[in-house]
Amino acid sequence: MTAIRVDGLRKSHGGFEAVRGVSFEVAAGEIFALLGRNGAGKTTTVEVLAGFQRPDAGTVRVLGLDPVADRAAVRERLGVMLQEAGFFPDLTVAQTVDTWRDFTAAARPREEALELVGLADRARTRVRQLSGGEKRRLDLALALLGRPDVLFLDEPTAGMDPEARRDTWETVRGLAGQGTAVLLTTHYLDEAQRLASSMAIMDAGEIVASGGMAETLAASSGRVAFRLPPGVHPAELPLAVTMEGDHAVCRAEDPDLAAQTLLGWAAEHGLRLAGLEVRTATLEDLFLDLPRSAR
Ligand SMILES: Nc1ncnc2c1ncn2[C@@H]1O[C@H](COP(=O)(O)OP(=O)(O)OP(=O)(O)O)[C@@H](O)[C@H]1O
Repeated sequence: MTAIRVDGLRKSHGGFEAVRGVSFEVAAGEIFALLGRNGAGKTTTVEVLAGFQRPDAGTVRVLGLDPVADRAAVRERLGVMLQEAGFFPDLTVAQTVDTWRDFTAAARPREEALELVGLADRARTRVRQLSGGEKRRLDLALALLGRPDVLFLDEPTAGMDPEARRDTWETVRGLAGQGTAVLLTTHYLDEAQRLASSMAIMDAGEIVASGGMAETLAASSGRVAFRLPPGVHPAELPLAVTMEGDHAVCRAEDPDLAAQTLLGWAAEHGLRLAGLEVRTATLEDLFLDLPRSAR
């Protein structure tokens, strides 16, 4: 079932067109990463989907509904975690959740919501005393209160330590496993790669790459890196490389095969490829393969 559908979306701020004809779909239970450098138009897209802004052109549907015209119906089934949360600093964590519960239909119990984000032991702490990462977790707890069918997460793990990030990923995976459609924007490419099953990369308001995460990465060049043996010129190698410091880097669709070729050549010449690293493509490689303007 399609949970989110964006078709030819355009949105300007004043005279500036931030989103220029964007289309994508997210199915129920899918985690979809919307990626791109600062100012690419991700937040604008999410804000239109959340009904905060009206599209200038194109269609957006959340659970088959128009986020502006059917605002109340969409809101009941939507959880939103934006980049900046508007908390009251003097309320405790528990009071903050309780206040939101009052406005949320069929809200989760407070303990359950705090447990889900690992904040159960912070219930009596005042919001202003929370760390940046803990505030993000509180924000996630509020987004999850209404057991949403669709969840928008804008930079959900910004400021979190590695353990909190992993816990948050687990929480998000668990929700997707129960059928929640998740639209994630993040600058952490490792996060997108681990969490999302599909993605789109935006640049200057347009989608410049998109597809299933595994398929897209499998179709992208992997990488073989090693320290260039002393006295060897890169042009002597059997495959083209670029130099990154003292490391020669070879980009190849089949990095295992490239490594075999390079190792065979090294053996023939009685050389060792020190620090050899072979890996399939990561999202970061995919970004680096995009035109420089799109990074
Ligand atoms: N209310 C606004 N008024 C004017 N310009 C805006 C407004 N909101 C966003 N913009 C501009 O639109 C462009 C897209 O912004 P947007 O916040 O959607 O990008 P983003 O991809 O989410 O970036 P980031 O990764 O920094 O969050 C930017 O150039 C931004 O300056």
